[in-house]
Amino acid sequence: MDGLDDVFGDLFSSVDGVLLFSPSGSYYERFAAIEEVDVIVVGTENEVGAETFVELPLAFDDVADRIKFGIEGALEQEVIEDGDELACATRIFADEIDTVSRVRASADAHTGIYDLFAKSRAEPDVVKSVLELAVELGKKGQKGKPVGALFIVGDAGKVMNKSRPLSYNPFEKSHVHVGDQIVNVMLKEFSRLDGAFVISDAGKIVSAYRYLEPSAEGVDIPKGLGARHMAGGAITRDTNAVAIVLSESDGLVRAFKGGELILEVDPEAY
Ligand SMILES: Nc1ncnc2c1ncn2[C@@H]1O[C@H](COP(=O)(O)OP(=O)(O)OP(=O)(O)O)[C@@H](O)[C@H]1O
Ligand SMILES: [Mn+2]
Repeated sequence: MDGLDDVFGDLFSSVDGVLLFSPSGSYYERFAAIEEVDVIVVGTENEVGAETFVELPLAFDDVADRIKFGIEGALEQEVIEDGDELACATRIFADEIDTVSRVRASADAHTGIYDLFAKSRAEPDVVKSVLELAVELGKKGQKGKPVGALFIVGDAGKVMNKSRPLSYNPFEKSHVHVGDQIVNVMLKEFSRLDGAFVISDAGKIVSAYRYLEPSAEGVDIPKGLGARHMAGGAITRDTNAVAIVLSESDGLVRAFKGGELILEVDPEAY
């Protein structure tokens, strides 16, 4: 008859690697000393200074999402391979890792979230800042009311050529960047207004109030989404920009690249 060690031990026996999600320093040290297995640290920051680290763009409260995106990042960085059996250790209830999940890495499960950050024209930090801003805006709304917003990030020259102003551009002569505290306040204030924000590769706010006029041909946007999402999605096919869209009607934040929806997150989950 099996004991508990045997049954639970199956979770990590003969795995190809261990993914530690945001471990404490002492927890990581214990793993670093084990020779027979590859240890990969996954998190929003490499707090333990791990040799092999995969950065998560967001903290992902949902554990399944956290593991899925961690594995996708690890595949992307080629620190694991398609088909690898992995022990994924993460926190759910406690301040320390309390859960192990055995997962087989599958390249087919690719969502594109790492392309969004790592393979965009815009700098990864800029995409990350805008995504965080959209999530925050979705969580809080504007004075308690849900708001929608559309951010077009990267390849700004081309985006400007495929759009027109709806009103005067409050960012015309300014040199402000996403991530600046003051800008976040300004953007939230302006998000009540129509049109899109255009942001450069380096994060400069080029314009607000842009009406996008991309060709929507060949764009595959899920049914039920309206003009804001269609315009945002379509411009990413016509240009090398990514679009980050906060929906006023369902409250979700979506990201588009290459004319396709590649990420959908619920701000309430962060
Ligand atoms: N081509 C466009 N370029 C820029 N902004 C647009 C464009 N089309 C629509 N919008 C903006 O999106 C807002 C909402 O439009 P609409 O309801 O059709 O979009 P939606 O995709 O359903 O978004 P939501 O889920 O937020 O309602 C408009 O008021 C306008 O500010
Ligand atoms: Mn709508």
